[in-house]
Amino acid sequence: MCDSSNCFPLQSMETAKAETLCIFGTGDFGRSLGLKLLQCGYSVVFGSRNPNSSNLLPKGAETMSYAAAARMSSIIIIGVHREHYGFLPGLAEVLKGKTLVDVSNNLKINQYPESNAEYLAGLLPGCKVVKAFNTVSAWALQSGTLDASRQVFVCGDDAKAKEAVMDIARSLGLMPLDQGSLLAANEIENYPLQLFPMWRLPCYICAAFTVLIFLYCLVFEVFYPLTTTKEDTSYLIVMTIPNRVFPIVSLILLALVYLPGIIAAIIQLYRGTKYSRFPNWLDQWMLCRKQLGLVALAYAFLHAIYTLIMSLRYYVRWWSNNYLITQIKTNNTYPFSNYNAWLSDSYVALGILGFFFYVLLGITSLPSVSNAVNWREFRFVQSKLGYLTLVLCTAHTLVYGGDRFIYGAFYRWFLPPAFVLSLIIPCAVLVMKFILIVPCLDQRITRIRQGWERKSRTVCPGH
Ligand SMILES: Cc1cc2nc3c(=O)[nH]c(=O)nc-3n(C[C@H](O)[C@H](O)[C@H](O)COP(=O)(O)OP(=O)(O)OC[C@H]3O[C@@H](n4cnc5c(N)ncnc54)[C@H](O)[C@@H]3O)c2cc1C
Ligand SMILES: NC(=O)C1=CN([C@@H]2O[C@H](COP(=O)(O)OP(=O)(O)OC[C@H]3O[C@@H](n4cnc5c(N)ncnc54)[C@H](OP(=O)(O)O)[C@@H]3O)[C@@H](O)[C@H]2O)C=CC1
Ligand code: HEM
Ligand SMILES: [Fe+3]
Repeated sequence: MCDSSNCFPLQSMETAKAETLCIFGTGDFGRSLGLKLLQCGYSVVFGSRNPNSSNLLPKGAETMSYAAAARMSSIIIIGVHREHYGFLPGLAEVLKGKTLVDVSNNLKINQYPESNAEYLAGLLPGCKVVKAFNTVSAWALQSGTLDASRQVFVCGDDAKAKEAVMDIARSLGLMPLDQGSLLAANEIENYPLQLFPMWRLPCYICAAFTVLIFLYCLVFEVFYPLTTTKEDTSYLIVMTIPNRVFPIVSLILLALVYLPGIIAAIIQLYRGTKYSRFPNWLDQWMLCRKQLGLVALAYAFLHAIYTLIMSLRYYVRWWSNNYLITQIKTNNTYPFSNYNAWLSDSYVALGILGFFFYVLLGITSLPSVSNAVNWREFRFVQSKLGYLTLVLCTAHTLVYGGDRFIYGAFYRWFLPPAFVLSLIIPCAVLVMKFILIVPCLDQRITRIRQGWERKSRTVCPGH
């Protein structure tokens, strides 16, 4: 039973009571919305093909023919599928001048040449059509689990009609977002049909790098010893190789979050203006940086967990005990090396610091946090601290790898150790960023971003 606790009747109960809303269609959505409206203080009248047979309707709602119901309210919510709009033009007279709320969805993206709302406006030109509520599911309305779909995208050509519908959404405890004119209806109708649209590209990129790096490590850590010394190191597949793949992919993705910003700055410098669109691929890349960053953070978390439980592993314990016993047996001890102590503590410390800022980036991308800061603060964290995270994690890997990538002994079949792969893009991004923050270039970019434009080289004749 849904509770009416998350109703926010903006008007006092009396005036809301005075407001009668009409719902066409006594199906799932019509009934759920009707129930919610009643709980939030509206009076509801249903239009139905069979007014007497609809027994599932919420108590307190009246049911009558479509025409009679339409006369009862100035706002009519069309809880009918687009395919069944055919009867509506027959009600043109009684619907004239009224606000029709189109809540319909389609089964697939761009199913029709025009949006359902525009189709409805075409059927009834004398009415004011507003698109709304299509992103809210009947079940969520009934069960009160509105968290996921609290946002209601609204659009329409008549501002007053749109505002009235947004008020209804607010009093239902929903969050109306004005998307502009009825032209936006198509996008609003496509929205519920997409599955994590912004996460697809980042997940594909992450999956591709994960497979590539995994195969690389498999060749380097398992196939190479197996074919050269017949040694079976397949047990490394379970922990050691994942603890190479996760950090390496995380570092590469982190660099790919900041690379588009560099490319964008170079394009703006080259064009001498910010008033020209970035290429589409760069726009797409810039738009999914948040998701790319969060996927990278997830991998960094896995790396931190794998690393923290390293000492529990049989293989690690066997190795350290065996190393000790060998020293005793051969009666030679390896003197404490200050250099190694410095090296290993530094790279772990850099990893921990890098991870700290990484998590901070993740926290600021939570809507509740990002809504609490202004855009300068947000950009400071995301851009400045973001680069600090990249510097720390790159340094962590560089210090961990040390000078191993210089010596051939660490190469196998001419392949460098896997950590070298993770350093290519981050180092390139940091070097380019370092060049771009050189004062003469940085000032130029800042001026371009503030609207300065380099006069075009070709001057039109007569100017
Ligand atoms: C864990 C994690 C979470 C993240 N969460 C988010 C998130 O919630 N939201 C998000 O957006 N990103 C997020 N990111 C991605 C990244 O932190 C941000 O996109 C960050 O702003 C990128 O900074 P930048 O310096 O590369 O580029 P930006 O500061 O975005 O600038 C990119 C380019 O755009 C142009 N530009 C910038 N500002 C202007 C301007 N005012 N006028 C004209 N041109 C301009 C310039 O050419 C600039 O180089 C996240 C990353 C990680 C790792
Ligand atoms: N279900 C959901 O979660 C959501 C649905 N929507 C949209 O709401 C609208 C209604 O969806 P839903 O309630 O699930 O659909 P239902 O099929 O459950 O109900 C549709 C209603 O339309 C009326 N209707 C009028 N003419 C016809 C006709 N020729 N054939 C069939 N029904 C007709 C019927 O009411 P009667 O018999 O009383 O005339 C019927 O109950 C759709 O446009 C849908 O896209 C939007 C968001 C979520
Ligand atoms: C809690 C934080 C962290 C700790 C304690 C930590 C610790 C370690 C350790 C011990 C290793 C060596 C692993 C091995 O010998 O197999 C390592 C490797 C590595 N770490 Fe971290 N790290 C942390 C965070 C990070 C972060 C945030 C990144 C960047 C995304 C990162 C990237 C790497 C990379 C690329 C390697 C090399 C992997 C390889 O080639 O074996 N680490 N880290
Ligand atoms: Fe000119």
